[in-house]
Amino acid sequence: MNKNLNIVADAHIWGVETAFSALPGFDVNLRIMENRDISKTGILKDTDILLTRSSTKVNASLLQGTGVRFAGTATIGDDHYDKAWLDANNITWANAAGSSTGSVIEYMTSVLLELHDSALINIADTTIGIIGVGRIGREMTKLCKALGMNVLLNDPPRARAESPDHFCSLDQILEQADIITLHTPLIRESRDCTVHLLNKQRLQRFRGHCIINAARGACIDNHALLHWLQSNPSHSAVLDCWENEPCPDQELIAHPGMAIATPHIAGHSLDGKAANTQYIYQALCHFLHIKPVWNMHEHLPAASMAYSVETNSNSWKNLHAASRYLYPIRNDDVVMTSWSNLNNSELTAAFANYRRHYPIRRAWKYSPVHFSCSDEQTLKLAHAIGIKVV
Ligand SMILES: NC(=O)c1ccc[n+]([C@@H]2O[C@H](COP(=O)([O-])OP(=O)(O)OC[C@H]3O[C@@H](n4cnc5c(N)ncnc54)[C@H](O)[C@@H]3O)[C@@H](O)[C@H]2O)c1
Ligand SMILES: O=C(O)[C@H](O)[C@H](O)COP(=O)(O)O
Repeated sequence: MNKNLNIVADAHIWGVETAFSALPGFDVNLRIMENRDISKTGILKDTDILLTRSSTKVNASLLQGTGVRFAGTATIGDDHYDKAWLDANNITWANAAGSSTGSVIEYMTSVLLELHDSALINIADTTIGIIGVGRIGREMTKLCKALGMNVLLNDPPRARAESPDHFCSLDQILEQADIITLHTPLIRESRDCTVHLLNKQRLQRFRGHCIINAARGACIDNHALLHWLQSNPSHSAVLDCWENEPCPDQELIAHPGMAIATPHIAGHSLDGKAANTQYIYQALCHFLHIKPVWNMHEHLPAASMAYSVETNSNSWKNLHAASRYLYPIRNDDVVMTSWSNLNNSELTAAFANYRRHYPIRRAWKYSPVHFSCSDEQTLKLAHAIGIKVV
């Protein structure tokens, strides 16, 4: 006989209904809700399973006195989960670590090619400091090396657990890197705290000229970042993650040094969001001791026809043209920059709304590219950075 299972799930989990409405061996009562409603008093009283994205803070005040036995977030970052409290209260929790790494790397590839095209960096002459060398940071390292960049790595937890030989101190990065990119989790306490990892003092010591943050907004003191941009016209920043999302500092959005501004969508390729769901689905099946049957690939569109790039003798221009087709990052930047005159409530709504109705962006492996001439350097680099060349 089937057991009853009450699930509450955030409406913005991709494919939520197809994934969670039927689970072998259970009579599922799936309630799909806006995240603001999940936090209302009494909603989770008889709930067994809670599935969220990042907007729901999962902690004692949400779960105390409820029946929730499993809480899962269909996101990589899990700083909105009070994991110590969940562990202490025997509530199993899961995140979707690793699911949208590819989407973030495609975002970062577009960023680098866009910065190069606007002459803000010269990729092959650039030293990049990667702070946080986990799943995403490792893939970033491969990408940057493939592009011919000089790479410096900073990851104190890894340096302690492995060997310090492959890692630099944060001070070395501040002194030696031209650009810095952050890929750490948001850690609020412990010696590895990343809240305001880049603060006023560290920004003042940074000798390079560009800072990228697609990790979590609060890893950089955004007020100090604005001052840093104001202090020198050659300083620039690329932000996907902002302090006080979904209502970031308008002056920061509008500052001319803001080279690319996007509303926390680095992980939001269609395939990234589908993989978020797949990972959390697998974790739930593991918790329930059932065999997974839902497969995201049965619900994703087919790969597109090949896109033709008219090539010339400049490999970087060719790659940039391909990346602009694969992910036109400037579209996101133009939209976000247009919000700089909105009042706070309009900005909050615009930020949330754009993410909810984000245009479809496929993983690059499903969007083949044909280059009109067979320039060896273009093809070699294209392969190396994950473009599916046909
Ligand atoms: N913008 C987006 O859409 C998006 C999408 C996915 C993930 N993210 C963010 O990216 C973060 C990283 O993801 P991941 O999968 O690579 O995580 P991960 O856990 O695999 O890697 C994080 C790395 O950071 C290191 N680290 C911890 N504290 C540090 C410190 N103080 N200084 C330097 N390094 C430190 C860890 O040792 C680890 O190697 C996530 O936690 C999430 O917040 C953002
Ligand atoms: O950590 C992640 O997976 C991403 O930052 C993710 O995009 C955040 O989740 P969301 O705000 O889309 O729910």
